[in-house]
Amino acid sequence: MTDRLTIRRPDDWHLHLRDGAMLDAVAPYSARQFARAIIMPNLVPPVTTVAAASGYRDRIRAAAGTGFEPLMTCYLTDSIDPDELERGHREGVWVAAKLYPAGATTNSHSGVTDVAHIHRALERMEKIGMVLCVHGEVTDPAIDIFDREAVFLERVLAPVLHDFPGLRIVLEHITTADSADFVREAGPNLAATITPQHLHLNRNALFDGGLRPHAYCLPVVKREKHRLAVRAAAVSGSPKFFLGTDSAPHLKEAKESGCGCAGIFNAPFALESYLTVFDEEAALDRFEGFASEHGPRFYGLALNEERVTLERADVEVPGQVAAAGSALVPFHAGQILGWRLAG
Ligand SMILES: NC(=O)N[C@@H](CC(=O)O)C(=O)O
Ligand SMILES: [Zn+2]
Ligand SMILES: [Zn+2]
Repeated sequence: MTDRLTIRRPDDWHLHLRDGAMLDAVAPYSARQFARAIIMPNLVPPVTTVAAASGYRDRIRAAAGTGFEPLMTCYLTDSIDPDELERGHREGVWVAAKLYPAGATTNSHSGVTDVAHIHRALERMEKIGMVLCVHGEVTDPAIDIFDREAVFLERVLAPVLHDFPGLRIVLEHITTADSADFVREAGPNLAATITPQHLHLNRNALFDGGLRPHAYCLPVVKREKHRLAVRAAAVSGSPKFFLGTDSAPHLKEAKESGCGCAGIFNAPFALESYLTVFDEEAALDRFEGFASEHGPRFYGLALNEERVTLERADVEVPGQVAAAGSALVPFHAGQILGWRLAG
């Protein structure tokens, strides 16, 4: 039995850090584990200009300390200016741009109402080699919430792949067998990130003895067969699948509410959580690829040279942690995980 694993320091290819006091509270958790992270731009107001992204990057660097590099993204809107996108990319501020279908998730009301509105932006991104990150759910209220990701593949993603064959796209936080298959069968310019919660939870977790707001995120967790398919993709060794926590902090009172916010705060023990899954799947030898190699290769960035060691040990996840004058409930609160990041 392997009890220690030393790998290149991982990166998080999908992370929400928020701003202000929340940023100060949560950034150190990610910096403890990851060298870099793709920072989601769904602030209020969203990060749509180079100036806003550059200022936000400074605040993240201050909150996270040295040794952590935030990789910024532009929030795409119907009126996004392709020249602004290109300038931010050329100046090294933006690594990618993020497509939120308007109304699909937290702070997505300024998102894209129809992909036709951003065709010029996508054309430019394809030309300059800027990655497109996608929240892959349709917003059509006639579509059942559990089907919104699968319908997005056919209605939106397939046409975008067809129209922009050179555009590199990351389908974020995949939750279904449909997405795992779609990504696997597409060309090398399509990849996907996978969160810890979609590896651990199926939709029963939402109703386990009562309504469970801390298991609620978007895309919502799915049936067991989908969880198993997403797990298989994660541990498959395919370079198309990589780590993206989607850690999305919302204060305890905003989660435990009559209309609870979508998002799971998994940053404190993300690596330990993922590694538990790879261990259960007898795929410890595939962990480094998923956590530290596939992401940078897809984005065209250097691999991290620093190493971290994880060791088999019981780690108790606290019921909550202090943040921004209140508290956050971490993923796995109150549970014991079998791995620890030793340093
Ligand atoms: N995943 C979530 O449930 N929430 C994210 C937004 C997102 O990634 O869709 C958030 O910003 O809170
Ligand atoms: Zn999302
Ligand atoms: Zn997210």
